[in-house]
Formats: sequence, C-alpha cells, structure tokens
Amino acid sequence: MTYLILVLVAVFCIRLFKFAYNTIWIPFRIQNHFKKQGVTGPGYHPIFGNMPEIRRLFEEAMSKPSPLHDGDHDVLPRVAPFYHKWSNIYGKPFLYWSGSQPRLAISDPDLIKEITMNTGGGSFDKTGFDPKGKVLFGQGLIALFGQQWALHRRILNRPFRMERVKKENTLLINFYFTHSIIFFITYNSLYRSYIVAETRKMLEKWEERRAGRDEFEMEVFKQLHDLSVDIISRTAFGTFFEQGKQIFLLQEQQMQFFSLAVESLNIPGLRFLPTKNNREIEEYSSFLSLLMGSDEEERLGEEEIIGEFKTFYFAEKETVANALAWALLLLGLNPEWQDKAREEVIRVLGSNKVPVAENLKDLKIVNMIIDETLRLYPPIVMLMRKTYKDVKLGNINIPAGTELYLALAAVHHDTYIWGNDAHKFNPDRFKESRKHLASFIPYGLGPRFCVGQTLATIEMKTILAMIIRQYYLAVSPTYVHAPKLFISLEPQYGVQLLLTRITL
Ligand code: HEM
Repeated sequence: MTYLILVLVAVFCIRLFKFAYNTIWIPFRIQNHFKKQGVTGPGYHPIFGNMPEIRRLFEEAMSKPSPLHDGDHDVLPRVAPFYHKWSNIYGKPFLYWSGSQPRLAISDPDLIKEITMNTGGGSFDKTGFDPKGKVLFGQGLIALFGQQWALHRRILNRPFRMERVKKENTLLINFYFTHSIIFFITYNSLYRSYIVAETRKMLEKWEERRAGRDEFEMEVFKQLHDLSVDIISRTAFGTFFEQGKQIFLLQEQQMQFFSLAVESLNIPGLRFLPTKNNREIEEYSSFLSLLMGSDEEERLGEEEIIGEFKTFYFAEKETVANALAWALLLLGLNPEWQDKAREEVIRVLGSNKVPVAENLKDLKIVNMIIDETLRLYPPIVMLMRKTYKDVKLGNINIPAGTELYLALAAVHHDTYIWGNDAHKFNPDRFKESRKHLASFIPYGLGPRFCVGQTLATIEMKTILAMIIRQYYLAVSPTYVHAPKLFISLEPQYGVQLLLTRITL
C-alpha cells in the first residue's frame, strides 16, 4: 500500500514538474530569446498567456459602434484590437501569448511573402485548427496541412476527366469528383446562370417589398447571405435544393460553437467532457454527416468528401456575401463611384439586362470597387502559420513551434504602403497593378492561395452589376457602423440601405 502511495506521489510530482516546465520555464526562455533580438510584447502570464486581455479588448471594442468619421474606414481597432494596441506600444513585429503558445504578430509584406510562399517547404505551415473547428470545416482543404493538404490540393488542381477517374480507386473517384466541383463550377456556364437566376429572384422580392414606392429600406446583409445559400445549394444540389439549404442552417449554429472555441483556451481533453456545448457540437456534426450521406443513391461517401463540402459551403457564403454587403455600403456612401460603376455596367451590358460571361472582364470599374472593398474590409482578416523548424525570418531567429499571426487587415490599412488616405475608399488605387505582391492579399498568397478566387469574382461582379443597374443606393439613417470579426469580417447590425428604383 505504502509502495503504491509512493508511486502515485512520484507520478504526481513528475506531472507537476512537466507542467511547470512547459507553462513557466519554456515560455519565459522563449520570451527572453525574442527580447534579446529586440522583439518584445505584452509579457507572458503563466497558463493563460494574454488571452484574458485579448478577450477583454474584443469585448470593449464590440461594446459600442464606431461612427464613420469623414469616410474613415479604419477597421483595425475593432477587428484586431489587441494588434492595434500592442503594435503601437511594442512596435512590429511583437510577441504575445495564446495560453503558453508563443505568437509572433507580423505585418511586414516582405516577411508575409516569405512565410506564405514557403508553405510546404517544411519551415512554415498552417497551424491546424482547434479540434472543434473540424465540425465546421471537416477534413476539408482549409483545415488540412502537411502531406494530407498537399494530396487534396494536388487532386483539386487537376481538371475533371472521366477516363482518368475510372482508373483510380473508389475513394479517389469520390475525391476527384468533389474537388473537381470547384473547378467545374468555376468554368461552367450553368453556375453563372444560377447566379443570374437566383439574383433575379432576390430582386423580384425586393420589388414586392418596394410595392410601387419610389424609395424603400432594405437590410442587404441578410439578403446577400440568403442569396449565397440559394446559389450554392442550387449548384451543388440541383433538385435537392431545399435539403442542401439545411446545411447552412446547421453550419450557422456550428459557427457559434467554433467562435466560442477559438476564444476559449484549448485545454487538452476538455472537448471530451459531456458539457452542453460539447454535446450539441457532436449532435450537429453527426446530423450534418447523416444529411450528406444518408440516402444510398445520393451518398457522397467518405468523411473527407463531407469535409470538402463543408469547406466549400462555408468559404463561399461567409466571404462572398460579406464582401458584397460591404461593397454596397461603400457605394451607398460614395455616390460618385456608384454613378461611375452604373455608367460602366449600362455601357458594357448594352441591351442585356444581365451580365453574360464576355461582359465580366470589361467591368473594370466594378472590379476596382470590389478590390478596394476587399482591401478596406477583407473577409479574412488574418492568416495563421506556424514554424515547424527553427528558422531565420528577416533578421529574427524564430524557434520551432512559434505561431505566426499574419495581420492581413493591418497590411491593407498600412499608411506606409497605401498613403495617408489608407483608410479611405478610393478604387482609383487599383488602376495600376499593385506595388508589392503581399501588399494586397485578400485571397492569401503562395501555395495556400484561395482556390475560389475566380468563382468569387464571377459571383461578386454579376450580383453587383445586377443590383446597381436596378437601384440607386443610399445609406439609411438606421445603419449603425460596427464591423465585427465573427470568423470572417461582417457588419454587426447588418447594412440598411435606401433603394430607389431606376427606370431605363
Ligand atoms: C471574397 C471571397 C473570398 C475571399 C476573400 C477568400 C479568402 C481566402 C483566403 C485569405 C484564403 C487563404 C487562407 C490561408 O492562407 O490560410 C482562402 C483559402 C481558401 N478558400 Fe477562399 N476566399 C473567398 C472565396 C472562396 C470561395 C468562393 C471558395 C469556394 C470554392 C473558397 C475556398 C477556399 C478554400 C478551399 C481555401 C483553402 C485553400 C488551401 O488551404 O489550400 N474561397 N480563401
């Protein structure tokens, strides 16, 4: 018995020592390592790091709206308040702590380029998601890294050819089909016709709402999300459209869970506890899998395929709809750009009421407006990477296991890169090609560059063109400006516009 107690005490002491070593000794050693190189930060606090302070700064930022003074669209204090505060105090880059995990916050385009272009080379890669994130993205491209990601992306980059598919095994056929969907959809005229048809339906509903009045108010953020859901459900599910739509409802609930998971500390094993949240996550997850694989004839198959569909749905809806809502707001605030865009749309479309494929490349002003929107309000405000080896970045030696917070929104709002009017809406900056590869990176950079960029551009151009051809936009007095980071960058209280019908 005494012997057993001694063993238990020894095990406990070893565990305690290991815990102290990992949460006190190692972090302070790493902090010193960076300090010697001139990189400082808010300082490490055992176990929790800077997470409580980060949470407090976010809560403070979200507690009040941020009125638009003189067309100033500086989103950083709201979407990355900790970055805004600490980069001003400690300079760039600076070191902060997610629990006992060191994070280096970087916004130098040269360094970002080096990191993102090197993905896959063994030094830098994605961090891997919080385990709860798998519910949202599954084993899809966004959440994968290392060899598994490379395999998925390689397959995705190949066009869909039936002869080649037949030679592969069943799993690969499924894979092939799923991945090729993005390729297939992007270059398929059917997808474009779905965009046009669903946008038309949305505009018809707007007309019903107008009910003959000259001017009416519309909250467009929710409308654009519904439109995205309809387009992607129609494309992916065809006649099983309504069932497809259920996926979004479930994903919206999962986003709440994921957002909570990201904000909370990831203590190993915690997710297996039978808490209310964990139980609900499990239920939604299995229901989603069931939904996508229940019917024998409609079976999509493996877990990975489900993951890719989740990724595809999420990436499409959260980014495109948000960007469009911001674009409409910016056009409402800038009537001169609205006029220029409308004039271009009418000229390019001619007698066509809706854009056809050949029109899209000629919508240059619309394109500049979309780029300027993605600069000021990038749907994805940061990229995360991790060092998997000791590396030298610029003149900083970074130990293996350091997370890198690449402050995409900070790069987009950097006055050094964009000039003193960096926070103002001025699509003219996109007349010329960009100065530095990493100064404008709404779709990321390097091997993990967004696979949906072409798809997103087609959708945004088509929808914007159709809306501004039909309505004059003005911002409603009920609109409250409050950009919010909820996984992607969205307007906290929606976007209320006053729409006036144009008769041509
Ligand atoms: C305005 C629209 C969009 C924006 C701003 C955007 C932004 C991004 C960014 C910044 C990344 C890189 C993430 C990183 O490097 O860590 C990314 C990756 C990705 N995007 Fe998009 N995206 C958009 C639309 C789409 C659409 C429509 C799809 C659907 C097909 C999509 C699918 C993906 C996928 C699957 C990845 C992961 C690629 C990989 O890791 O290899 N995105 N996106």
